[in-house]
Amino acid sequence: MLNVPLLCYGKNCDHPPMAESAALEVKNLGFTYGGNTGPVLHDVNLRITPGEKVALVGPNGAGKSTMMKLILGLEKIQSGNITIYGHTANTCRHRVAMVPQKSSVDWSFPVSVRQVVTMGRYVHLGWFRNPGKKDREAVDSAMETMEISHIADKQVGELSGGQQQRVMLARTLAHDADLLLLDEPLNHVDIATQELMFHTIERICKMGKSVLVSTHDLGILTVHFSRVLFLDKTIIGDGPVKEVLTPQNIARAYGFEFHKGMENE
Ligand SMILES: Nc1ncnc2c1ncn2[C@@H]1O[C@H](COP(=O)(O)OP(=O)(O)OP(=O)(O)O)[C@@H](O)[C@H]1O
Repeated sequence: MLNVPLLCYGKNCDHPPMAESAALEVKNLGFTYGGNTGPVLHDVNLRITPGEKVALVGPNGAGKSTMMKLILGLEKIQSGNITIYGHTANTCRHRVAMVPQKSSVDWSFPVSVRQVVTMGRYVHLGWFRNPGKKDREAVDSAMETMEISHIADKQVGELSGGQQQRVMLARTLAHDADLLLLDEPLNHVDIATQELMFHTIERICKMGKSVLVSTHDLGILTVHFSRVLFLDKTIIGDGPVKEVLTPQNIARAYGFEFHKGMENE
């Protein structure tokens, strides 16, 4: 049975999840940027079930962010297809929220923490309706979860890197999406923020939601993930950490020999 509550997405709520469907299914996905010399992604196939927490690893330029942008509709699908809870992605993207790479956000934009977190509610509201009581409660609850209520009125540009990441995760919590895409959320964040993020991810997966986390930190994988997707333009490994991070896969993707000490991690 599908363990995902039917959320109200305003006018978008006419696509409830299909029974027994994957949270995310990517089939034969390919993508090339205009003017680029070759495909950034080719023949990408993967399936994530409701409640799964999956790590996405791969070297710089492997296509991790591009794949997330395609899932979210920030880039147009050129070949293959993506379904979300059994529906073609463009009819069901209201179920997906993303924490983008920190470097891709304009932190100088004059906006407060509360305003950013409230943006997570716009999928339920549309852009022209003011947030109501339920929305304000969702925003307060998301800020409480990420322990940022005390800085709600601060401008986001004044925050530390870890606080900024907490704000972005709070925004996705306020959205109450069913599939969360986190693009390198752990970069430049303190240990306390990392722990809070993992604790929160764990909690939302137990609620039946699914989370895909891209990371370069291979050390955290054995501790926090039972499944890893290894992407290098196409999926070169999918499964438990030990089966995927093999010396062969690492040499193939990163172009260096496997360090002896890593075998026991
Ligand atoms: N807007 C764009 N226009 C043209 N090429 C792009 C664009 N965005 C990314 N690329 C290229 O596409 C390839 C994949 O980039 P992408 O950011 O998806 O990789 P990534 O795996 O997320 O890398 P990283 O780990 O460094 O963030 C790279 O060669 C990159 O230079």
